[in-house]
Amino acid sequence: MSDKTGVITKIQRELFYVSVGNEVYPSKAKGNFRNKKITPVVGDKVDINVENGLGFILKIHPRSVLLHRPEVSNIDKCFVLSSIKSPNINLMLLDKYLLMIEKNSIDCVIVFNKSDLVSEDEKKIYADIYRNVGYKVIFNSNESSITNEELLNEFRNHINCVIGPSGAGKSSTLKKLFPSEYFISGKISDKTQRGKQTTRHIEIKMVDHNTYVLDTPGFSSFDLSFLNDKSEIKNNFVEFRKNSLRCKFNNCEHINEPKCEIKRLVEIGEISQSRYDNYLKIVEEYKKIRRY
Ligand SMILES: Nc1nc2c(ncn2[C@@H]2O[C@H](COP(=O)(O)OP(=O)(O)OP(=O)(O)O)[C@@H](O)[C@H]2O)c(=O)[nH]1
Ligand SMILES: [Zn+2]
Repeated sequence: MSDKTGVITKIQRELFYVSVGNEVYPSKAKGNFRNKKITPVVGDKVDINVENGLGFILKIHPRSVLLHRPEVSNIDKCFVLSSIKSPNINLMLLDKYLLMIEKNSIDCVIVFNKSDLVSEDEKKIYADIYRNVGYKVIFNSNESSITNEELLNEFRNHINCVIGPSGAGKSSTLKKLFPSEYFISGKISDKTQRGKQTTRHIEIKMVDHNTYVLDTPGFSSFDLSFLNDKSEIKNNFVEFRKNSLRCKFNNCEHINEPKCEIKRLVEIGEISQSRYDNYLKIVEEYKKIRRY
């Protein structure tokens, strides 16, 4: 029997896989977490007590970040990966992802994948929207045989999470950037390893001791329950936050107020119409969930 500290790298079939150095301990959550309504998530740093190869989680260390969808903690960089075609880009979903990422103050890179399917003109339309806000935008294609070094370098020395809609190419991109031999895989110390695993699950993979990557199942919509207050919406649209000091009212919502700098910038094309329209829709959606 011994106590160890490690990181939850995978959750599957009610077992939490805790990596301690190069060892992985399948672990169970003690009842006290359930009573406190705290559920351990992938990314959590935990203390475990190991008995005959099976761990019991005793304590979850304080989290620096807790994402809502996917539910993961302590990551420090997020790649939002979306295709422009096949499936068609969903800017509303992209803006919601960015809102969630900004709220958590995580580094962010936007990846437009399947760049082989779109023209240069079309690429520019989407790149401009987000580069003007200040986001880093990288195009990628897995059809090309060349490794995307620019993208690869963005992953180094971070705990990374790749999110994006279903079918955008998250798994294909990671497989190409990090062929399996580059992953140092922990040895599973579960002597009763159950058969082939087919369930979809969230898993952090180690590329090297400073670089981790988390590939998550895609989803095509998500709710706004991660927000605590309506003002978090305007404060986490980066270009609104930056310019709102020039609005006439210091609590301007940028909707109906006169002399609103944000509306002026939309009119003259300095803030993208689609970002502004999505802001309005997100505010409406948030008001609806708060009414119930
Ligand atoms: N043309 C083209 N097709 C791609 C590219 N990347 C991935 N695909 C294809 O897109 C499809 C979806 O790719 P996945 O990697 O499974 O997508 P995913 O985002 O992981 O999807 P989920 O697991 O549903 O979240 C597959 O058929 C890939 O072969 C690309 O750069 N160009
Ligand atoms: Zn305003």
